[in-house]
Formats: sequence, C-alpha cells, structure tokens
Amino acid sequence: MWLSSVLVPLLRLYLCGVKVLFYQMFNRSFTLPVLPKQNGRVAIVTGGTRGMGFETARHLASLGMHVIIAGNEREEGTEAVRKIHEEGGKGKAEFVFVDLTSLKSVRQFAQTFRDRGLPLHVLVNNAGTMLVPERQTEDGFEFHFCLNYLGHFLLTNLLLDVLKKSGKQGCCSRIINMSSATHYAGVIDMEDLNRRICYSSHGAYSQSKLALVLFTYFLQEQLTAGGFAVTVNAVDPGMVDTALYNNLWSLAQALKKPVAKTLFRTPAEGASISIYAAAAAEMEGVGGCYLYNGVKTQSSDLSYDSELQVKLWKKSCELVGLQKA
Ligand SMILES: NC(=O)c1ccc[n+]([C@@H]2O[C@H](COP(=O)([O-])OP(=O)(O)OC[C@H]3O[C@@H](n4cnc5c(N)ncnc54)[C@H](O)[C@@H]3O)[C@@H](O)[C@H]2O)c1
Repeated sequence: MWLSSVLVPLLRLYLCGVKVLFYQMFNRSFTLPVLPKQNGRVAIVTGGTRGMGFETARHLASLGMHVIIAGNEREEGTEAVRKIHEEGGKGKAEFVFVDLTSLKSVRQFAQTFRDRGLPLHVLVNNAGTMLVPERQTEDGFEFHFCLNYLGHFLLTNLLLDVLKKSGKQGCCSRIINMSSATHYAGVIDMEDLNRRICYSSHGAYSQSKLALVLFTYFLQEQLTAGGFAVTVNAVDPGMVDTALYNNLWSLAQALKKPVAKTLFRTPAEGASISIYAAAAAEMEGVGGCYLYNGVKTQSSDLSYDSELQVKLWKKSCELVGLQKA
C-alpha cells in the first residue's frame, strides 16, 4: 500500500519535474505578443499577492484592467496593491480577502463581489500550495484538494452568472485555471478524494492539478452547449522560482537552489501563460485548451476521460453543496 500510494506518486512527480527542467534547459520562455488594452474590464486573480499571481495582476492592471487580488495574506495583498499603483499604470488594483480553504470564506467573497454589481471579464484561479503535510481544512477536506481545486470550483460556479453576463460574442469572458505539468502524474481516486487511506503530499498535489484540467474541459463543454460567451482554459507555467517550493524537504531544498537559479523561470516568465490566456487577441473565443509555453498542448490521457469529468463535477457539486448540472 505504501509503495503504490506514497512512493509511486513521489517518483512520478519528480519525473515530471525532471522532464520540465530538461525542456527548460533548451527552450526559453515564450514571449508575450502585444496585448490589447483592457480598459474598463474587471479581473479577479486568486493568490495575486505574490509569485505568478502578483505578476499576472500587475500585468493586467498595466493593460488598464481593474484587478481584484483575492488572497488570504492581508499584508502581502496591501503591499502588492501599493506596488501596482506605484507603477502608475492605467488600471487599478485592490485586495479582497478570501481563504480558499474555507467554503464559507469563498461564499462570502463571491457574495460581496456580486453585491458590488461589477462585471467580471477575467477570473484567474491561480492560488495554490504544494507538498503540505497531511492536513484537513475546516470543512474536512484534504488541503491541496480544497485550496488548489475545490475552492476554485466553488468560486467559479458562484461567479459564473456574472461571467456569463459580462461576456459578449467576440469579447468573451475568460476563466483561467492554473494547472501544472504534475497533472501528468496525477490520478483521481473518486472513492478517496481526500486521501484518507494512505496520504501522499505528492499524490495530493498532482491530483488537485489533474482535477483542475478535468474541470476545465467539462465546464467548457457546458458553456459551449449553453451558447455562453465564456471561455475556460487550463495553463501550465513550467517550473518557476517561487515560494511554492518552500515545503520541499530540506535536502530537496538544498538541491533545488542552484538548479532554480539556472533552469527555473522567473515569476514574470511563468505568469506570461496566464496573462496570454487572459488577454491575448489570439485567445478570443478559444476555450477548452491546456496551454503550455504559449501553445495548445496535449494534457494527460486521463484528463480527456469524459466519464471521469462528469463524476468529478457531480461529486464536487455534492461536496460544496451546489446543484448538479
Ligand atoms: N512555481 C511553479 O513551479 C509552479 C508550477 C506549476 C504550477 N504552479 C501553480 O502556480 C500557482 C501559483 O503559485 P506560485 O508558484 O506563484 O507560488 P506562490 O506561493 O508564490 O503563490 C501562491 C499564492 O496562493 C496564495 N494562497 C495560498 N493559500 C491560500 C488560501 N488559503 N487562500 C487564498 N490564497 C492562498 C498565496 O498567498 C500566494 O499568493 C499555484 O497554483 C501553483 O500550484 C506553480
């Protein structure tokens, strides 16, 4: 049991990491095209207080957007807003508290946003954590599963009506789900989504990132079938030097430092894939893609399993108390 539930996910995840680093050794980060101005458009970026989320928020604000940085770190959030305003771009930024590990907090955030009557053109589901020791959220969910996936699943569903109203044919609203190459190592155990039987932080992280891709494809199908002007894409930033790696074991931390300096991408480079999905003219009306290094890329075979997509959607609705589609 330990071998298949702990060691195998660990090896699969590190293998993914090695493959990505090998790619990054020979390929530079893609360059963003010139992006159209986004004046009057509104975006929410979860986890926009630092790392790639901050770079995404900063860039979207520089294009003229009103960016709401949604996060659970008030001081970091205030500082992020200050930095963005200091740059004197055309857009504006503000920080609003949300703790994605709490369904109550997600509901409060969505309600407060809806009460303001603002439109919503871009939702970047970016916040995340990696390799945390076994831990449960206040609602009893496994930590990665809730923060990386389920909290965003609920948030997106609660904001979907606003996104649908804000999107127009030829100018769709856009949802961006931050996945990762680790999703290729992911498996989903529908009977044990919270990983109670035999916990592996590596397996839990990969599962959450695969769940985001399954969610992306299923949601895009629903939106297309309903004729709504909303697109949803999953993005993969490569390996990026951020605080995400703070939970690595000390030996892995020590090994990572020199590698990160030479082979990891900067937060700004990593964020470019989210920015591209959120604002590029080339992405108008394009949804249901897994984007890596600026191009549509094949995701894992499992992510295209339509039965699994439906099962996960239904189970997620049940877990967060939403009506099933
Ligand atoms: N760094 C990489 O190599 C890499 C690779 C692939 C995917 N990703 C994904 O990119 C995303 C951004 O990560 P990053 O690398 O910039 O790391 P980061 O640690 O710098 O940023 C994570 C963000 O999530 C926020 N966050 C954490 N817990 C939260 C909570 N409970 N509620 C709300 N917000 C919370 C943090 O405050 C922070 O703003 C994550 O989803 C991560 O899984 C990162």
